[in-house]
Amino acid sequence: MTQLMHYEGGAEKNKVCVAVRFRPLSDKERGRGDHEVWECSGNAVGILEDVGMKVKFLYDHVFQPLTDNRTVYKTVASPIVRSALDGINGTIFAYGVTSSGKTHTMMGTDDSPGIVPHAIAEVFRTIAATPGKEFLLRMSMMEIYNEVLNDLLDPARTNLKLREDARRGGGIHVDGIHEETLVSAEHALQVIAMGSEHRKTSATAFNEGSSRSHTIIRITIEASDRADGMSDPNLRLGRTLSFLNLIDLAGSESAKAEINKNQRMEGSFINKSLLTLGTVIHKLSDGKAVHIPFRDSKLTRLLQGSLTGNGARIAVICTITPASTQAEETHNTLKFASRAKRIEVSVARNEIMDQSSLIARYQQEIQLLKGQLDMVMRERGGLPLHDPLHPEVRTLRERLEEEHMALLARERDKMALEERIARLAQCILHGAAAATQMERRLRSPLGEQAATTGLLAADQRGAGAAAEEPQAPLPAPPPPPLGDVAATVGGVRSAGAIFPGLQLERASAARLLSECQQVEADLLRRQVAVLAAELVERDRMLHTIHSMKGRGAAARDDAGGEDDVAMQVMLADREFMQTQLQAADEHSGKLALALERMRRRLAAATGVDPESIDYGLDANPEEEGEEYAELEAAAKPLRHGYDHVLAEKVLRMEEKVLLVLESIRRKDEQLSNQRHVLDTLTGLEDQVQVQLKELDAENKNLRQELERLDAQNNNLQGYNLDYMSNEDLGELIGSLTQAVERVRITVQLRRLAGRKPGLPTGAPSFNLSFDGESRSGMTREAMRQALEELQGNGHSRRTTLVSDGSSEEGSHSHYSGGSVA
Ligand SMILES: Nc1ncnc2c1ncn2[C@@H]1O[C@H](COP(=O)(O)OP(=O)(O)OP(=O)(O)O)[C@@H](O)[C@H]1O
Repeated sequence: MTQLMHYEGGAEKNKVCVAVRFRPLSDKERGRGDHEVWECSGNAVGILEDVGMKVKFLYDHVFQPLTDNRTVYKTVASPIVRSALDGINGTIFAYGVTSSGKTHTMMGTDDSPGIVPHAIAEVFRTIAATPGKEFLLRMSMMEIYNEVLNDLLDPARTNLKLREDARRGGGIHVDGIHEETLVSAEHALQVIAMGSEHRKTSATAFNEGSSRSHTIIRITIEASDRADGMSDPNLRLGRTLSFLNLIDLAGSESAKAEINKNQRMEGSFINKSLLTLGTVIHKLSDGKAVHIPFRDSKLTRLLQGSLTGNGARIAVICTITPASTQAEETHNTLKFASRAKRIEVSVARNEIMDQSSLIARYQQEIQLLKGQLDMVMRERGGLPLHDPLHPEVRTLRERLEEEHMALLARERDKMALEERIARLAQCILHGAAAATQMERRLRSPLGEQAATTGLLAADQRGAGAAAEEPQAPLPAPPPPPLGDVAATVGGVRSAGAIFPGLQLERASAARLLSECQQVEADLLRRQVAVLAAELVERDRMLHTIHSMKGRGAAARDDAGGEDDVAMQVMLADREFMQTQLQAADEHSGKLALALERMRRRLAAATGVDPESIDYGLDANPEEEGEEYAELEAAAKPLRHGYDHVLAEKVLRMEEKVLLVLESIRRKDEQLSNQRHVLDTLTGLEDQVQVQLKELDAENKNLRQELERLDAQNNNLQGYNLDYMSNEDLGELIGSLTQAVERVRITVQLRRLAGRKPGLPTGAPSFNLSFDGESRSGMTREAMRQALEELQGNGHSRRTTLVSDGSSEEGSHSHYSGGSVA
């Protein structure tokens, strides 16, 4: 086998560094009555008298229970880590019974990191502080459990074999183990945390989370002086390769302490490694042994390179519990530590003289690739690719520029197309918005007015035409102002001018114009349809108003309010329709312009005088007869058809507006008639009031007359008619008859006055005057009969006429006495 690697440097002998670390007595130990049996004094450890083992051990370092991990690292581990970075193999392991603090020492906690985290931090710190060197770090993590070696970074890799490899510094390497190339301290800690998850642990009699395996973290360090700017791969550089082994051993207690059979077996295997380690260390410490049984256990085999051969620096930290019950185990540990302390190992830098290191291989590969690259460049024109003068670069750059220009041109085309699409889309959206606004404009005023004036409600209440046409309540969105509608119409009108013909090809312009006009025509058709529907609606409303007018004077006031609203609606509609008409006029003008433009184009295309092209607009259908009908039929599908349709619709609208105005005028007339009747009635009422006043005055006179008559009646009391002369009697009867007649009239007038408000009520006054027979024109006999008649109704006193002056109608006169002779 060709020896590719050589080691140089002084092979100075160095003893194993042995430290003893006591941990504090745990609460559990105190609880079961344990007490401390060991005492420390400087670097010496002795047992207290009461246990009966008066021994004393001396070590390199003895750490008291309260010593922290950082101090332990600085004192014991740091020198070995620094040596490893300098190319000297290093091994640090913790040895001790279970629960004595091995894992605490090696790994530590978050608050108190152990040797492993401190070592990693120092490695990366040192690398950062050594700019003149290049480092390559790789890490592997394994466990030896029941004498089986498993990869902790890749649990699938189990029962790995150990092989001797002289090219490697330690000579022994684990076949097939995964090595993680480290890039940072954090990365290294993450890798360790991952590996720790795969460790074998189980409860022992002393420690619930006891490690049942030996855990080995191996960091392979390759270091090289920087080769920047150096092209000669054979130039000798300072290169080193070293291993740093950080080992957390399983508990070293004897098998009898195990809690079950399986664990006894475990213990025996674990102890096999430990026992072999003890034997190896014992033989090494002896210095005379010919055969060292490294091969007897996996652990010793793995550490063989570190313990012998080309040398290593070794530190053993023996962790110890001071508990009295563990005194025997502690004693064993201390004895082991003492033996280890006697071992001397050679210490040398593993300098690599050949190209076997990874760094060298990488550097060589880089140089090779650079050379290939340069060769390729030379073949292509002798200039390196990054040279701007390189012809290929120049050609490529020119092509790139050409493509860039083409791309820009395509971009411009694309933008033009997008603009065109956007305009079309705008046109369509604008049209849709216009249609929506129109519809809203036409719907909402009706709905709102109906809600405001109660017109719909009145229709539903009333009989007749309105009831025959039920009105569904319309949704009432806020009505847009008329200005909005006008703006919409304006927008629709301007849609025809959005494609200037100069910018586009003729054919394309004509097509676009046609598309645009088509869109515009559709919109106008929709508008016209909506307007027609609106007019129908207005008609129906007017009809409703008419029917309401006939409902009589009682509803006159309410109807007057509705009429006002309807009038306002109609005026607003008229204004709106006039706007529409104006818009249609403007559009007609635009169409005429378009027609003229077409005529000129046609003339230009056919080479004739434009004036000679006659559209026959003034043609008389009657004169042209069948030809006109044919032309009309042929032209119909060609034209968009919305202009004349619109004109017709507008004319019809105008007619309807006139009709509405006429109906308003008629309604005004009817209203003035009604006002005239009302005025007449008001005059009649005044006359009645005057008459009533007159009657009142007459009433007053009558009352006075009655009083006078009463007095006369009183005078007549006691008179004997038989002794009166005929002449006097006749005169008396005449007077009485006249008085009765007047009373009758008065009573009738009073009845009449009772029906008329404002007339005084109460007893009528009789104002009878006795004008005698000559005034009444009655004969004596007629007077007698009249008197008898008056004396009727059971009042039959003959000669004496008595009036009690009662105010009650019909009972104010009573006649007593004998009959009239
Ligand atoms: N120096 C110390 N200071 C404080 N606590 C310690 C110290 N050493 C160990 N301990 C505590 O003692 C307990 C056992 O320690 P640890 O697990 O490190 O023991 P071990 O030797 O690794 O045991 P095993 O080998 O069985 O896993 C832990 O709770 C640990 O925190």
